[in-house]
Amino acid sequence: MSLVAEDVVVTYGRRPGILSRGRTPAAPALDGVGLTLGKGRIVALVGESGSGKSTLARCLVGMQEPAAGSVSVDGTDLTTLRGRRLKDFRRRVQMIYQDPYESLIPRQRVRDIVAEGLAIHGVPRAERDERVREALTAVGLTPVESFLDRRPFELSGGQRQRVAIAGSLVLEPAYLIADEPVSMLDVSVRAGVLGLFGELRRTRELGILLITHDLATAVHVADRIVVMHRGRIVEEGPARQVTAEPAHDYTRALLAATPDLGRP
Ligand SMILES: Nc1ncnc2c1ncn2[C@@H]1O[C@H](COP(=O)(O)OP(=O)(O)OP(=O)(O)O)[C@@H](O)[C@H]1O
Repeated sequence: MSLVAEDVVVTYGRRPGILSRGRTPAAPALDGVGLTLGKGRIVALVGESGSGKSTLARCLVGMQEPAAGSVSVDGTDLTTLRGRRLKDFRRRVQMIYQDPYESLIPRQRVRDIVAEGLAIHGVPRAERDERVREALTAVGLTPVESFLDRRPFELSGGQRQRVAIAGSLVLEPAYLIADEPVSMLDVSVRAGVLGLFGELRRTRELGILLITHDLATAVHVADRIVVMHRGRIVEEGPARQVTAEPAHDYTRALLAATPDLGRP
């Protein structure tokens, strides 16, 4: 079971038309990027703002079609998925966003937020409550009773992100694509949410892509680190190796900018 991007190219603002005439084409946001996500593994995708991380995330969940290259799940190109198979792919590959406040509907109660995907995917009403409770337990929002009827504004940032994660988990995904999931959170709760990703990888064999601009976050939980710079992968390897013996200048610069890791 794997989710694989191969030689992916994405270029923005290059559509033919009056506006683009005579302009120098923009550099590709992704320029031949390959990445493999397997079961029970956490891959951290690291790079500065604008390096192409979110664009790759959108390609991996099928929200954006590459101009060249491919993304495939278990050997099947995403662009060929239709009907039930496409719906099943959407269930199996879930995206977690940076700002849990924005991704949650403010007036909804936690029980409805977490159950929403179940309704979309046709899970019978009678099963939903039990699955919501299981998911909330899995993300550590216990006792579940005390969270079910709260609304997002009645939760802390860390709790909101856990609710968003529960809303994905309830669908029993195989992969989570988490785009800067802790960067909006208080430093004091980041480790808890990262620890949750580690636990989900162990207990549910989830394959997780953890997108972050911060190497310290990456090394905390990732098995592998992939470093992106200007739309290309400049370095990748086991997390400890990349942080202990960085091979690329850009990785060294990132390390130097990470106080906890940058010391010789
Ligand atoms: N919808 C869009 N239209 C035009 N250009 C875009 C669009 N989305 C991204 N870009 C450009 O593509 C490049 C890669 O952006 P992307 O958001 O993927 O990087 P990122 O590493 O995720 O950055 P950040 O951490 O700031 O989100 C940047 O140069 C960005 O300006």
